[in-house]
Amino acid sequence: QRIQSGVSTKASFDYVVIGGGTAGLVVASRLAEFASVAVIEAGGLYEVDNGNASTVPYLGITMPFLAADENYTPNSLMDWDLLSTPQVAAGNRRVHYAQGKTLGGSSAINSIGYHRATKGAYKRWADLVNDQSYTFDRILPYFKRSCALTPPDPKRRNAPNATVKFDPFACGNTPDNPLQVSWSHFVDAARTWLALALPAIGQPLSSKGFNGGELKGGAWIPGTVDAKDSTRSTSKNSYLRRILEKKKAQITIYLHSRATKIVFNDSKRATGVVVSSAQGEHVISAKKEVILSAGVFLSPQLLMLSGIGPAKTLSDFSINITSDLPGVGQNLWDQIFVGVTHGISPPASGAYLVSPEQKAIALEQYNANGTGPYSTGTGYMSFEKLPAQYRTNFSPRTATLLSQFPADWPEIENVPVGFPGGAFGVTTVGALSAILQTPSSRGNVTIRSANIADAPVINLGWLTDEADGEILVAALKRVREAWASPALANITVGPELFPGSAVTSDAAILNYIKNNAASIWHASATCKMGKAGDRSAVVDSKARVFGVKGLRVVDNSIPPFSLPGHPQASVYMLAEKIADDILKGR
Ligand SMILES: Cc1cc2nc3c(=O)[nH]c(=O)nc-3n(C[C@H](O)[C@H](O)[C@H](O)COP(=O)(O)OP(=O)(O)OC[C@H]3O[C@@H](n4cnc5c(N)ncnc54)[C@H](O)[C@@H]3O)c2cc1C
Repeated sequence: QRIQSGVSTKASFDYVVIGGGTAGLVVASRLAEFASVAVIEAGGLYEVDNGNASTVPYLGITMPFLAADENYTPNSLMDWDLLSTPQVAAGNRRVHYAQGKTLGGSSAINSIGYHRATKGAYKRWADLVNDQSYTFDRILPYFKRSCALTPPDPKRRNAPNATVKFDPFACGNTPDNPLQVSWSHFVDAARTWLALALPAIGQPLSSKGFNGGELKGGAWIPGTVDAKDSTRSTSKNSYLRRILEKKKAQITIYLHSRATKIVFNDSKRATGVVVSSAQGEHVISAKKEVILSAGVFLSPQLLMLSGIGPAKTLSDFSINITSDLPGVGQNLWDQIFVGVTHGISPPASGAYLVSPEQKAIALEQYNANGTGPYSTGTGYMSFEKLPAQYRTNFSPRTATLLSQFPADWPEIENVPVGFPGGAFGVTTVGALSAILQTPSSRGNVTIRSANIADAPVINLGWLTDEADGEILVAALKRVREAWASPALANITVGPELFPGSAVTSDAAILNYIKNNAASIWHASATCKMGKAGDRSAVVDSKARVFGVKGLRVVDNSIPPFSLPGHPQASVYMLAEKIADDILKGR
């Protein structure tokens, strides 16, 4: 009875956590060892609402509702169905931006890649928020505390061309380390071939992987996957499961329950949350604190609906102002990517899952020992700063913007993947992508009305800063250099598929980028952390919301920027760190 559907009566807890997602369940689980905790989650159970797709790694990366196209196939039980405004500098496209709506949040729909950002990036974070406890050496214990790492098992992995170099001490590995981190037991031939192109153009294999504060060169990275049976590890089946096993833990999960407003008393202390569910509207009271973990788009929305945000926006919708914070919903950083594709001869994982017979064999392998194509998860990634010959066309302003990033912050991430290529008349479509790590464009999130049922207005701001286009044009040319390397000569079939050989001038490449850039779902920093007195900041370095008491925001909306690489490891770390602050009375 610790997991309920809906809220049928008012109730009171020490802490109320809004959003049972990636960060929310970390904070809730840690607090529930010492205090009573309620979690308010709008979604349900992914095992019920998403079949095997949130459990079996390969199915997770092929879910149709992840598509960015405006005309995607929705799954409204799992996703918030958020659409951006038309992106004026990116082909006027409205982008569907998937976000998990389920217990476990986006950890139940993401692509499971696990790694950390750079020492320089965390040092920049520490400096911006005036708190040196964010430097890599000091956050490392929180990273380690969150995860247990199982080394790759060469027998089950059976991928001699995808050799893993890693730090065996990257995680804590005690029974107290909930999140399972390990490597896929299947790597398709397409990826192993494509990955060869990156060392061939001067991006060597990293000697220890990407969990030690460096992002340089390439690595076969681990993912949030349980090595025992190759099932996805989420905040729900790691952190929450672990705390629910402890009889004494005081935790109540309200599913299918949406927080509609945070309630404050006369001294601006958060005292509870209004929750709407099929059983009507009830207030869940917080004796100590409310923790908002609704994610990068929905946390700023709920703050604004609760009277915390830019005064003008609040008064436009007749919302009483509790704290005038102009930064709420601003400063949205997003990474975008473009790919260059060719037909290639080696097969991708999907090629083993076409006929019923193939599927039956694959199912048997997966069920027997977590191997075979269904266990395909994370792959190869590679980071670099663009070499000198690709920088000659940068405007002085772009060069200056790039020089302001820390020295170890990469500019581009390259990712090789393959898909079955039947539609293009080739065995496999091979894609080498370039993901922009240093975006200068900024978007924002605001409200459409004072009603939470109206989705927030999300402007991703893609390519509104010309520097981003310039860098991506160079990055696309660099990817073409990789395609032209001898490493791929024997597997490439036919001419370039996209953008295609006619797209050669900088203007044509930029036009292609504007019409085809996609998101990798790393939007961040819409309730950014900052120093006291910084009017653009929303929370201090302990995640406490400025101008009120008893309210913190803990999720991927609070880092001051989008960290280089993929964020989930840092979201787990951050939630561990703030939970520790709360428990230590900070
Ligand atoms: C498709 C996809 C692929 C990704 N791939 C990777 C990857 O491979 N590697 C990586 O490092 N990162 C990846 N990411 C990013 C990473 O998963 C996210 O940054 C991270 O999970 C965000 O955690 P969060 O706690 O901020 O939000 P979430 O985990 O999204 O949690 C927010 C929770 O709040 C709930 N909620 C919202 N509003 C309300 C409300 N009013 N009332 C009640 N509940 C509410 C939501 O339902 C959700 O459960 C990916 C993300 C996506 C979407």
